[in-house]
Amino acid sequence: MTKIPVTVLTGFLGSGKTTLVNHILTANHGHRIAVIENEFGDIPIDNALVLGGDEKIIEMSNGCCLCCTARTDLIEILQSLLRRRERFDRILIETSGMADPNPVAQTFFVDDEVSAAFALDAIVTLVDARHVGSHLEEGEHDGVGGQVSNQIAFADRIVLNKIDLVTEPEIEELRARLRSVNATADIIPSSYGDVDLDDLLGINAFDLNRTVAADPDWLEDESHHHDPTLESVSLELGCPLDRAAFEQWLTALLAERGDDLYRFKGILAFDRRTVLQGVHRMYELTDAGEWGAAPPVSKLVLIGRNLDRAELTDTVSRCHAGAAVTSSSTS
Ligand SMILES: Nc1nc2c(ncn2[C@@H]2O[C@H](COP(=O)(O)OP(=O)(O)OP(=O)(O)O)[C@@H](O)[C@H]2O)c(=O)[nH]1
Repeated sequence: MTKIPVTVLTGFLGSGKTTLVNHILTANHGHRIAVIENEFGDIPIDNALVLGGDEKIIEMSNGCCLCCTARTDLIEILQSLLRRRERFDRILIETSGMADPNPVAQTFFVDDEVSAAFALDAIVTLVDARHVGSHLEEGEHDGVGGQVSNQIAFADRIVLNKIDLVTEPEIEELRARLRSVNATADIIPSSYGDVDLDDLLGINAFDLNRTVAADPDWLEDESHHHDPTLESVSLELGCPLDRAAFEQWLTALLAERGDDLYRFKGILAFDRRTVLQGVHRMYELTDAGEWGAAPPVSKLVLIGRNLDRAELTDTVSRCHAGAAVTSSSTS
């Protein structure tokens, strides 16, 4: 029986993975792709942001990142997909921005049932051209720098995304920098994940021999590269928000704490349903239509360092008098 090809899509927080997945799910390429999604933070925002079609299957595995919530969860999802294998012909796993791609990739070699049915086609790493430089400078090993560097080092293909936010000379500089971390992977420049899918899917680029030659303990290595100081704070507000007050709150927060805020996103209950997306000091609000019959609820996740949950809860709740704010955090 032909093995089902699997692409592992990785990349740091906000690098553009979901944007690329949406491009893949909506492009007219003739492939039927099952997507396995995972995100960091305990309110599943991406679930609502990924565009799906009837023939696609989306599985969620929430909580921490896929690399540490375990291989058993991933194996169970893969087994359930096997029972529906006539519905798709390849699999794409989007790891969380906090994930180390290696434990995910190892799954396709260490579990007999999985390795008999699936073949790892490639590890594809997205890189945020606007922020990767400062991320790489941060901390070694367990810091953000080590995490980003690890994702780049193990890539079979690198998508240098968000090139619309940098200049040509900066792109050349970034290429050289990526080359110094990974000498062999092809680097594909992109804006909003608009890449030729033939460059990403069915490329047969993962080579176990090469990986093990570079890292002899790769198959046994259970260490994860995580920055333990990054945490996630989730807020849920049960009343409509005032947009002007919210933007004022956010602008002030980013001016003061933008370096520490690696990622924030949410679904906001303004007059209309609105999606918030942000990375460091950049954010965008996108209209997502009427609320419909469901009562309006705002959900916001912030991922960063030194986040004062009580203060965030207190200040954002002032964006609407009487809003009931609840919050929780994970690290
Ligand atoms: N300017 C610009 N923005 C982009 C590009 N690609 C994605 N974005 C924006 O960057 C933000 C993050 O994009 P996502 O696709 O959600 O990133 P992600 O890697 O899935 O993020 P995580 O959920 O943190 O893992 C969104 O606001 C996107 O619209 C790009 O090429 N250029």
